[in-house]
Amino acid sequence: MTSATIPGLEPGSAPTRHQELLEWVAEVARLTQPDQVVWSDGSDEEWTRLTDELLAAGTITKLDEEKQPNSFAANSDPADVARVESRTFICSKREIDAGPTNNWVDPTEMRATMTELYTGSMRGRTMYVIPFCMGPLGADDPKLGVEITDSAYVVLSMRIMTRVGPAVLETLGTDKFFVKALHSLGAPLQPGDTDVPWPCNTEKYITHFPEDREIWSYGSGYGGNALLGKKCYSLRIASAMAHDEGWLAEHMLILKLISPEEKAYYIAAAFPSACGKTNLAMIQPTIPGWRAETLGDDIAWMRFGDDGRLYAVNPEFGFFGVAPGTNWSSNPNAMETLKQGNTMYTNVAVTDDKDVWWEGLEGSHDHLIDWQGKDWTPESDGPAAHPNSRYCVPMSQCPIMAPEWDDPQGVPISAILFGGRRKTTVPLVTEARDWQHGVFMGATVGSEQTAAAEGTVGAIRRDPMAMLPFLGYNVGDYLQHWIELGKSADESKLPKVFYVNWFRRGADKRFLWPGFGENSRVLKWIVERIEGTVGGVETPVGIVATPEALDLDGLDVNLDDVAEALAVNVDEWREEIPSIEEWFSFVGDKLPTGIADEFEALKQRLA
Ligand SMILES: Nc1nc2c(ncn2[C@@H]2O[C@H](COP(=O)(O)OP(=O)(O)OP(=O)(O)O)[C@@H](O)[C@H]2O)c(=O)[nH]1
Ligand SMILES: O=C([O-])CC(=O)C(=O)O
Ligand SMILES: [Mn+2]
Repeated sequence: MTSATIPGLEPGSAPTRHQELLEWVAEVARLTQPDQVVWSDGSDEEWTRLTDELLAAGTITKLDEEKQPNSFAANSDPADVARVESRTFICSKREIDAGPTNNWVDPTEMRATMTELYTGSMRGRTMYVIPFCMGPLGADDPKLGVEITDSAYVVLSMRIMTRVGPAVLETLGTDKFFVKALHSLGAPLQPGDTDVPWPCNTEKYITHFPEDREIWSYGSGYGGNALLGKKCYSLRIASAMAHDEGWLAEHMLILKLISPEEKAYYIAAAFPSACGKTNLAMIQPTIPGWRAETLGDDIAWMRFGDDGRLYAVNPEFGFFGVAPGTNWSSNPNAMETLKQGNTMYTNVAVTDDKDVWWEGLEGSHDHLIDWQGKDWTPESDGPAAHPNSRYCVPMSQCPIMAPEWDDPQGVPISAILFGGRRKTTVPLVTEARDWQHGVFMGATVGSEQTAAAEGTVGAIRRDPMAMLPFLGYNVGDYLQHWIELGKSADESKLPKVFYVNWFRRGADKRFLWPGFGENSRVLKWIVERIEGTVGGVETPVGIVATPEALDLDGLDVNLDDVAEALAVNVDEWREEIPSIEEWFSFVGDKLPTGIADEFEALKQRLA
């Protein structure tokens, strides 16, 4: 088929006159050779058409209309269940600009390799063109993108996760800049082939060209690998933009905490994947009089406002949340959000009456269809839902969205939290002495690996600012960028920085801190530190809360456990030193001197 004969490519048939966009679409169609080109408009008609197609293909199951209105459950290929960090590349022109934490291939070489893979890769399929915007369309400088994909599941998910529809094309006009985001499942169909429910390729590439602000993804249909507005654009490409332009693109939730005096505090928090951002973003405080609202659960873009304060915007439009562990007691607001429907679940279990279930959800079932489409009973080996099973749901359905969540101005951040999953060593909450010390804390976050990416679950790795898998450039330059932003700011207006750990365990392996809604007690201490109304104890690692300073009223917990959760054990911290040393030598020459100074000071305090 020549490009002239690909339906949807006829001159004048596209809904835009943006020349560069039209040329790129034609070029990709010539390369990938789809059966047709379809421009996505994000309409309800499109949703129905594509969900009907995926139902017929066996990719998704329609859930019960009463229990899960307008909602579907997809099962992925068993080998396409998470982000693939080993197949993720930052193809900057110079290797040094990708840095030691990223896979790098020369961009010319990578383009050649992938061009070959893309040749004919959409045969037998429809090529969809999805114009989208990260963050409010009404922003001064709206962050536009266009994803080309041969996956209908991606089209449906992008409609939930990003702002799509005719207004995006209108904003693009005839010549506005946009990020080119190309995605192919890498599963062409020859005439007569029967399709599989979840097409993908065993060979995968999640590639970024930061200087060109371009994304090329191949071989995976899953989440962060395929919904290119999310990690690829809003973190990897945006972090490179932010470095050049003086702002921050971070793996952070945005939370609004309201005190009994009706004073609002905006808090941003960075935890690695599957370490509690969504849960904290939707927290239901357990302390009387305190309320929380949410603005985002995964990504924050932050820049200084005219008043010198740091303002955060959430670029996303939906939640792509971890299902296991989500339930009416751990996260009632997520459950309420899902109850409204319009949800695409992936790799959860389905009940006989077409409801969803996952490990940790209320209720038990004698029989389920598991995440691989197989019969499951409580006697079966393995979980019914994949540990990284997810729900994809519109943010607007969350009952506690802050009214200002869609405001292009963003919200002024009072505190930044860093955290990870640590069984030992790291106290429940520690305040940094100042910005640079806070950057040091962020730079040394360690966390046990989770199921959100391939690798050994449980192994501790350093994950600076929870951005290890999401940096679009050299980690040393990134840390320097954090230091410099602090230096350029009025210190009194900078957010205070805290290091939290909800995951510390006792000798008997039990969590020492109840977590979830009870984390509001920690947030209260943080707010009181901001106001200067509560004490803390100076330790070698920072200012740590004491059991007396935490509001533990009405909390049914053993005080010894709380003390243990807050303890700074100097021996444990001394054991951290070689591991931080190793991490910093891995970061290499670009490690900022400010960070090295903080490390020296810590070692002396521990000596
Ligand atoms: N023990 C304990 N577990 C928690 C807490 N908060 C969250 N979790 C668990 O951590 C897991 C992941 O939490 P999420 O909030 O979905 O993680 P996330 O950081 O949003 O993850 P990504 O979407 O992958 O970026 C779930 O299984 C939760 O039940 C807590 O305070 N204590
Ligand atoms: O990107 C994904 O697939 C999900 C996510 O939020 C993460 O892994 O941090
Ligand atoms: Mn995430």
